Amino acid sequence: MSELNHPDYNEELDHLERTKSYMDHFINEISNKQQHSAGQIKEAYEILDFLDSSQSYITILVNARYLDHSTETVDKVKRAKSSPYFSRIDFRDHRDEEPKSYYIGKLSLFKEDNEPVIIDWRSPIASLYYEGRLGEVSYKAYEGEITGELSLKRQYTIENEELQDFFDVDITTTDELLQASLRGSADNKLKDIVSTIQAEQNQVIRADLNKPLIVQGTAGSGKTTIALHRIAYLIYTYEKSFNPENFMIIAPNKLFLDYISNVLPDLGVEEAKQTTFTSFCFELLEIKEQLTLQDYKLSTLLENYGLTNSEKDLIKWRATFKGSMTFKKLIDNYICQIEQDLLPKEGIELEGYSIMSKDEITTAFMKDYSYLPLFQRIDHIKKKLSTRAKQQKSLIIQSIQSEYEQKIDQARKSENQELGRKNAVALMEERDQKIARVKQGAGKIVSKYTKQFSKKNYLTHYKNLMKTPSLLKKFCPGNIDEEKVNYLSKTAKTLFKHKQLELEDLAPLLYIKANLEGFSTEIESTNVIIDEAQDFSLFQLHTLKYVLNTKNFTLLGDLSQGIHAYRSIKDWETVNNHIFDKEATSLSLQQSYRTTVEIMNLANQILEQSVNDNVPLARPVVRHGKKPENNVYTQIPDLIQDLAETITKLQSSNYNSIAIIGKTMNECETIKQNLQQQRIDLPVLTGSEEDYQAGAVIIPSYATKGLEFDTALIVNLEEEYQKNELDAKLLYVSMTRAMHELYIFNILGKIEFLN
Ligand SMILES: Nc1ncnc2c1ncn2[C@@H]1O[C@H](COP(=O)(O)OP(=O)(O)OP(=O)(O)O)[C@@H](O)[C@H]1O
Repeated sequence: MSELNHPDYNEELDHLERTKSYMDHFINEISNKQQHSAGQIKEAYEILDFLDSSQSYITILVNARYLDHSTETVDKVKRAKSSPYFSRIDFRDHRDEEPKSYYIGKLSLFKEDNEPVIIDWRSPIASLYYEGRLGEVSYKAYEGEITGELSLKRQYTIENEELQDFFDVDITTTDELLQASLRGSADNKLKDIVSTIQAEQNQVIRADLNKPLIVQGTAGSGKTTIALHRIAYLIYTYEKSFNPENFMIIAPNKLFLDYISNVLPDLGVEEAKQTTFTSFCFELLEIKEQLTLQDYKLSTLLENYGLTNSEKDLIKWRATFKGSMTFKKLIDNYICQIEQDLLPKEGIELEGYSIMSKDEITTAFMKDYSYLPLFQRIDHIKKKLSTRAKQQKSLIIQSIQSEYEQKIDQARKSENQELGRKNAVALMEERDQKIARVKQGAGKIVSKYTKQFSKKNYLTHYKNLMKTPSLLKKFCPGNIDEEKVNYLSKTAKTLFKHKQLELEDLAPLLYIKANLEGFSTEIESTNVIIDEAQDFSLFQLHTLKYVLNTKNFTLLGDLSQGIHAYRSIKDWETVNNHIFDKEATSLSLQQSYRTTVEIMNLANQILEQSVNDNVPLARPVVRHGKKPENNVYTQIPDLIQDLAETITKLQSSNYNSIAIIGKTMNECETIKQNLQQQRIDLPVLTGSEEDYQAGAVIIPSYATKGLEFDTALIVNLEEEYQKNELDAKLLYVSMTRAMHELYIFNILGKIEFLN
């Protein structure tokens, strides 16, 4: 119910005016202080004495810092003024007599006496707005659990500094703000949802930072959105421990990164590193020029390249195996062998004197420096040996001198004086030569000795392993089929011959490099957020954790959308057990916000027919819309004509984004050509584009993952969706991209699920 005639209406109008005028006052105050600071800087420059200017420098530094910081604050307050808050809660802390009103917005603003004007949505008490029901409630504050009574939850729509409307939320009312927000149209970018975060989402945002977090969320449940809000929350809550740069968002592709790009500055987290697994690996492996990534396994499996089912099974097996913890163990065994081969066969000696014994070097290698990659251990041992050789040199020389002194003395005391003299001279020469050899040798002996340590680089080692069936067999834990080993090795040889890698090679390569060489790039990320995590393999996740040396992971994914399930994880429990030693918090998001009840019901029917993931189906937020249209044809030209008409109609409607989804890239090309004959020319997206402008596009089903469009048109001309798990998931993903309308245009019998 709209509340413009609410008894509090005038009071709310007044409150908004008071808030805005306080914001103006705050901005003015800061501007005055800034002028003062600027004056102080100017003055300090004028009296700057270049010989003794420490005081002036301090003045300049302190004031410059203040100017920087305060400009940022003023900008934030100015930006917030057009809509200073979006909700209010009235809460009586049990320790107080009276309830207090808290207005919640995108920033905190306090009066000089610490009285809150606006409370940041990330502050502990704001949790009550997202999770609390009217009545007895509690929230976690910095000082512990606070209990009390929540007597009001009110939502506001404030635009351009004007109060448009407000609603009170109680147990029975629907969330008006949420409904209004979901009715909106999808432009090409994700938006922030701070005013409508739901209770289950709030729990994900505020989940304990010190434990890894795994979130299973159905399509459209807000995983991507919530992941970004979680970063904003963590930066706010742990501002002393983290900067935005310490966060890394790993997304499925570049198009997706563009899709989330708008919301990052709104949430103040644009400095977080945004990358894909492939880009991150290429950055650390430094192999851009030498090798290219070949990743068309899914399309190979989908498109009809004349492969038999058993050939397709082998391709799937290869991907599964290379992403498995068994393969990780195989690599571990191989690294152990490299380590053993590097162990010294003997100690290092100079002129018969020991510089370092074999045991001592082995201990340094296997124990003292065991925390370092193998080649870095060698470098440390080399340094240690050089220092030792330098120290020993003078001791050895001294000991040679005293040894020969005695010998020479004895020679001189010989009865045969002539012979004695000759012997003494010979001994002196021998001594001098020995000393010269020690002096010379001490410089060279270390590099000569360390030459025995072969430092073949990580790529050479990996290629060697993959190309040699006997090595694969030797290091594989448990039994592995001879035929499969040969197949693995044969495919690797073909790839390497063409200077190519496949996606599944990246984790082992990164892992081997981390163990042998380490990285030249400094890794700042201590918190990792992986979206679409269901597409990762255990080995990929393990490698990320190993390389980044942190357990601060937030994984968000949906097993029902696991279109790469042949190569990736099958359930979250295994991830928790293998990667996080069972320490992870597991949360689930079931409510879906993107699409209408009608579209979600149809999408759920597809899953029910073929997917058995034990994942609960999505529950759409109650928002009704047009029933999905299933248009079936027997002739392609008839289909294309109707499709063209629908696209034209949608383009002239209010919808910003329209996706024409083909199952595969080949199908997309066919759709494009057919539409061109109808004088509709649309771009085909692959997922690797750096940006997507709103409008109509043709896109293959697997590249739509994570994205959303106002309307989705699923088109089947030649390809089929058969009743198998992969096709069901592809169809499910495609259907759930639509926010408002879904159309299916298919040739009779091409979509078995709809027969
Ligand atoms: N609490 C909310 N209030 C308003 N809109 C929401 C809320 N939660 C999610 N949405 C909207 O729902 C849509 C889906 O969100 P998002 O893309 O983050 O979901 P997802 O779980 O990552 O989806 P998928 O797995 O299907 O890609 C977005 O338009 C987002 O703005």
